Amino acid sequence: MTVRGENLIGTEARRGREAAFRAVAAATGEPMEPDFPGASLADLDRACALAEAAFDTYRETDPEARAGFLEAIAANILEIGDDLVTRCMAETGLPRPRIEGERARTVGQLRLFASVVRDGSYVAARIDPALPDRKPLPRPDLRLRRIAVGPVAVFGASNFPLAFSVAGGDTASALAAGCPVIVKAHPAHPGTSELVGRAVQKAVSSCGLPEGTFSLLFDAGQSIGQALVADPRIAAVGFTGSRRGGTALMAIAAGRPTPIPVYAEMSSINPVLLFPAALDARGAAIGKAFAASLTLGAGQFCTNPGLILALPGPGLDAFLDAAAAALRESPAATMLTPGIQRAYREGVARVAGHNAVTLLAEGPEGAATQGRATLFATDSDAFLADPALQEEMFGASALVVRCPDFAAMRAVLEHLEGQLTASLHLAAADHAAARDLLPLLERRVGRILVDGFGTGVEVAHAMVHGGPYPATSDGRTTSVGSLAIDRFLRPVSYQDVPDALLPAALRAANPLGLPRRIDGAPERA
Ligand SMILES: NC(=O)C1=CN([C@@H]2O[C@H](COP(=O)(O)OP(=O)(O)OC[C@H]3O[C@@H](n4cnc5c(N)ncnc54)[C@H](O)[C@@H]3O)[C@@H](O)[C@H]2O)C=CC1
Ligand SMILES: O=C(O)CCC(=O)C(=O)O
Repeated sequence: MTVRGENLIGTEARRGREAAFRAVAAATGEPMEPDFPGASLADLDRACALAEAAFDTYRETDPEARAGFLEAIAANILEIGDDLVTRCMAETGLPRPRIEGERARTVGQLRLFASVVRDGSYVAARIDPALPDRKPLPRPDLRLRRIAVGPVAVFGASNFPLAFSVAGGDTASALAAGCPVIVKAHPAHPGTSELVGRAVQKAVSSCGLPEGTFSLLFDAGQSIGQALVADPRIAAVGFTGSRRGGTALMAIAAGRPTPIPVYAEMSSINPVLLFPAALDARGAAIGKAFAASLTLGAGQFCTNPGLILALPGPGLDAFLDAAAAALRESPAATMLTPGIQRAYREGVARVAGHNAVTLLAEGPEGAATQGRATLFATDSDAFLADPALQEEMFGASALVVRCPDFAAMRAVLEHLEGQLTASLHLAAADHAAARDLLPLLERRVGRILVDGFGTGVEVAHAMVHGGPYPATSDGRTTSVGSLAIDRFLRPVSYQDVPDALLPAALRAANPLGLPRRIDGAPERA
């Protein structure tokens, strides 16, 4: 399938008229064909008008039609075949197995949301029948369902060009909820974005859905993204990227005459707590596993283990020796964009120049487009004294903080900003110390995991890929897993509305066969 450099607006594919940009081949830094002229404000207006026009029809599609649409997108993505994989590899520098795995995750995610739509629990239909004889006052008939919030703007991530991009988790969950989606393509992988966008556009047509169900816009700068968030027809925003980008969009959304929610997943350093008995039993093995997680995808994961907390001792020494040895042999890896490579290099230089930080290990020097692994160490007093030491270094770099005792480890955790994950490495003798820290960890992070690392998020019903600010803009939700649909729904209650006027979800005969609660208890079939 050919990449043409076209915006996809409803059923149309047309080249923009604003400043053009090109993808940059991650490995060589060379510009790639074709150019992508940016969308104009008129293009944006058209996409928003179509989305608004599609909304009422699309949100009332029956569950089977909407689930079939999500499955059609998945099938169309697979049908692109190797053209998608090779374009994506060239644009991102990520290796084939990673891209193929991510494609499988993307397709799996779309199918998961198809099953969520078919299941219908997400509608949260509940009925409290009228009690006309209740004393002293009768109770009205009350029925509740959740409806889609409206057209959603999605900003895909540079580091997950498929699973967190055009047809990634934000898009899949918004479409599943019944929201039309307008994607502002990430400029780091425009060709990948266009190919996947065409797969969605084709599914919209083949499923007979309103054309405004999906649009995809390109922009060389930031004005289209900003205008999209400001547009009164947009009801919510999904974003994965930098803290600066996410907070800029939050400010626009909050400053609108009608503010809207922004679900932004931003920065996280993902503390890893190494407990003494676990270190004594298997310090070297944990060190090796840590190095593998740190260097995955050139360290360009928001779940990357960037902060290690441990008490000094022979177990920690064994961990550090094994981690340092593995990192010294870990080849430098191509980073996603020249900007991300530069930011990583600068972040590493900043930490390396800190007078309370020592360099424990670094990987071999690489090419100008690559990042090398680094491991630094400091102590808890120095970490607590300088908030800059908890800034995300987006790449394969981590900081070990030596804590003299558990009180110091607690102080470091109390000082931390919100995080996506915390990992605990434990043996049975560590359980008491871990139990003491769990309530604090629950307040700081979205996911607590034991004897593992946070990279490689499972797409599942019980997954939380979220966390308190600045890990995300709203710690009440997740951007991965079936619960992600909640971000794009809101409840509406119907009081004494005649059956003939009720939405199908709430009619007496339950024509959609939805799971419902009657007076708080599950409805009997
Ligand atoms: N924690 C995480 O999940 C991730 C963090 N990052 C961090 O972000 C840095 C840059 O990476 P990018 O992926 O390019 O993230 P970014 O935040 O710069 O860009 C993400 C998307 O938002 C748009 N955008 C950014 N700022 C904007 C603004 N002020 N107004 C309108 N639109 C705006 C961009 O055009 C792009 O489409 C990395 O070096 C890394 O530090 C990047 C990816 C994931
Ligand atoms: O670790 C993963 O699988 C997902 C990571 C992620 O969400 C991100 O890096 O943006």
